[in-house]
Amino acid sequence: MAAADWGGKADHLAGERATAQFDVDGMKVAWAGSRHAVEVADRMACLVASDPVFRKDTRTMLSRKELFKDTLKKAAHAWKRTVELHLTEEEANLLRLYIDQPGYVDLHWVMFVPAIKGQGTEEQQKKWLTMAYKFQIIGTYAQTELGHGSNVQGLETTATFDPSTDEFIMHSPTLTSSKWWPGGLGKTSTHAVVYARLITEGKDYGIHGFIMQLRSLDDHSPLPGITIGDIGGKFGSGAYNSMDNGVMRLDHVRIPRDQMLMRLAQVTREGKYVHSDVPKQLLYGTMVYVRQTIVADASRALSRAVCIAVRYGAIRKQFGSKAGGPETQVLNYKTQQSRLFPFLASAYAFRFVGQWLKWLYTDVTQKLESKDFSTLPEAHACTAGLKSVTTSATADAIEECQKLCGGHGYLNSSGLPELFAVNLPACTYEGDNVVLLLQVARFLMKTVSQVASGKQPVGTTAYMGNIQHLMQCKSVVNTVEDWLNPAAIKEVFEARALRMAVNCAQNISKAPSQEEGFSELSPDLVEAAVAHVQLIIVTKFIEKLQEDILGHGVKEQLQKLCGIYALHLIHKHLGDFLSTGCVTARQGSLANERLGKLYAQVRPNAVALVDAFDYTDHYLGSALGRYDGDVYSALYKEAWKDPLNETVVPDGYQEHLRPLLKQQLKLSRL
Ligand SMILES: CCCCCCCCCCCCCCCCCCC/C=C/C(=O)SCCNC(=O)CCNC(=O)[C@H](O)C(C)(C)COP(=O)(O)OP(=O)(O)OC[C@H]1O[C@@H](n2cnc3c(N)ncnc32)[C@H](O)[C@@H]1OP(=O)(O)O
Ligand SMILES: Cc1cc2nc3c(=O)[nH]c(=O)nc-3n(C[C@H](O)[C@H](O)[C@H](O)COP(=O)(O)OP(=O)(O)OC[C@H]3O[C@@H](n4cnc5c(N)ncnc54)[C@H](O)[C@@H]3O)c2cc1C
Repeated sequence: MAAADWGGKADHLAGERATAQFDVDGMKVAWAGSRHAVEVADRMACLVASDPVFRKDTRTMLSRKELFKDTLKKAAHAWKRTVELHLTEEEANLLRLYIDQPGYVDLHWVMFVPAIKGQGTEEQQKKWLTMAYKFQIIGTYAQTELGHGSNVQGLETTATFDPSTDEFIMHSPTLTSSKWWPGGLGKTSTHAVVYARLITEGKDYGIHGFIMQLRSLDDHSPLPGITIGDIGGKFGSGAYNSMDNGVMRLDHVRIPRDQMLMRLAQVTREGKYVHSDVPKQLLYGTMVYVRQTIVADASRALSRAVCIAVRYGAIRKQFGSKAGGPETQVLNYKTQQSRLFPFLASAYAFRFVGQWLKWLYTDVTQKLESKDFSTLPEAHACTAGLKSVTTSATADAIEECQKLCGGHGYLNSSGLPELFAVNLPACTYEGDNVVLLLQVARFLMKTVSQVASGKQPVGTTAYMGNIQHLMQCKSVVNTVEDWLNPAAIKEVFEARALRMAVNCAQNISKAPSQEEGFSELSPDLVEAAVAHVQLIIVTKFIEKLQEDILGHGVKEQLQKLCGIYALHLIHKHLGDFLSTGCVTARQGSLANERLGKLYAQVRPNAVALVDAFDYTDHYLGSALGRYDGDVYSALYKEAWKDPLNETVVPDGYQEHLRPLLKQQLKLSRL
């Protein structure tokens, strides 16, 4: 794919590609999940790259208004192409991904539609989804308010049932109850699933979802009683500013009773509140779904940053050998490798755990349909934990990739500033990462207490059942090579995670109350949750390697990357491993030695390993990450696109610069 995009020009990275010790096409299949996935992704990426409407090279230079209009244009054109080409859902999804511009369609497809699917009755789904699927209405997910985001139970918007008219009265009683943040709400959405406190017969039944029409389908003006607008500019140029995150206040707006999403609970014609036999946590089901998709987004964002930094690192040269030999490619510096290759390994690790999480989510959904709710807590813990760990690591890594690219990484034309700005909020939206890790910790504390009372844990906590061994085992690693053994790696990660969780549980039990103990121990609980989530990622990577992986040398490269992922975590969190007694200081330094050897083995494959992500130059959007490595010409060309370069003498010269210079000249002559 990328080779086609490159169009036969000189390949400055050809030497790098020639040193690869594996079949890049085979790796593309391992990355994408199947040959079919590679083929569909290629087709959609080409479709986007070859369509002038989807150009994005001057996006960071547009004003907010221009950017927003450009987003509307792209979204409408994407829909037109979707219909004209009869794209499948899989193809349409990829089309949106490669367009690579946040917009209202994200909320419509990823939150509005799933919220109705998950919380609406069959009748409601039939009515609303029929319109949503045809884009006759545009929806968003209006949960967060000015005063509350993390604490969903603290939302203040009210939905009071009026039996005299069979309607709900939707109202924002305070300034802090204004809806604040929903994407697409500001200027685009015609409808929303609005979360509000349900009040009937004088009683507050807590948060429920309601479908509301917000704007006229004739002229797009807000309906009576609704004040609505955009919340203002956000971090970075271009980036998330293409999205109209909105504010909304409701002044006693009436909606029919049947617009309450009634799968989980109903209000009868008389105003009686009736709860279904499904757990009330299903109200949070849309968030579980989206958190799962965000893990895949994180691996994609991280792999883009790594692709840019690796290719550029192979082109960029600084300093020569003392003997006056050729200058060194910065990628050959060991410090560069030890900073960058863990990100390369993490990109693959997150990709594979994301594929597994998608499977887990599908499995849980099927169980829910047959009224088996037993796996819901684990699904919540896994999606919350993996969303948190992968997005935090990704945001940090993109920032570091900017530094790895030196000064040029700081230019918009490197693609990194926008990538960072678009992915940074993933640490906050769909649940602040710390808040979510505390949810994981809560699940772990419950599991520890169940294990203590003799219950055998299952799924991702099954290892906790091996408590006798894991609480006292010592790693058998004795040589650098021993760290190549997946069983030895898994054992220390399991022991670390379990011991950290058990320590927390023991310390909580010493507190006056469970609640006080949990609050006091929360920093430790967050670390225990991270240890558990990292164990899941390492385990899923190891399990991936047990699958049939085709292609010359592909499995061997993945084994090295898996080793790097696990060992860099041991190096980074050595304090945890030492303090819980899982490894000794000597074993820690053997792990680091092994890591250095793995970096050296990956080095000749680095460019091919990022080629396997199969990104077009259009999608990558980076002068530094171009497939052909022609970095300097690209940087030079990009600079001239800047509006400042439209004139040789800048605007403002006559008013501000000329008088200043003249004045100073006059003074100096006095
Ligand atoms: C054909 C055409 C196709 C076209 C295709 C186009 C495709 C377009 C592609 C787009 C790609 C782009 C994708 C990017 C999209 C990203 C957009 C993001 C926009 C952002 C949206 C948002 O941010 S929405 C708002 C999100 N808000 C939050 O996440 C809030 C976080 N807070 C909470 O979740 C909760 O309040 C809480 C969990 C922190 C606490 O809740 P609460 O106080 O009620 O709970 P407790 O702690 O007391 O727990 C009670 C009990 O419930 C359990 N629990 C909690 N949450 C869940 C859950 N989610 N699921 C299951 N169980 C849960 C908890 O563990 C407790 O259990 P116990 O057993 O009692 O312990
Ligand atoms: C780009 C973007 C898009 C968004 N899109 C939408 C959308 O479409 N629809 C929607 O409804 N919402 C949306 N949101 C809102 C988002 O879901 C919330 O911002 C998010 O859930 C975090 O909540 P908060 O802002 O209230 O943070 P807060 O909870 O106020 O967090 C502030 C700080 O307090 C800490 N904190 C909070 N609670 C605890 C605790 N219990 N223990 C320890 N520390 C705690 C946090 O870690 C954080 O450091 C969006 C947000 C962003 C940034």
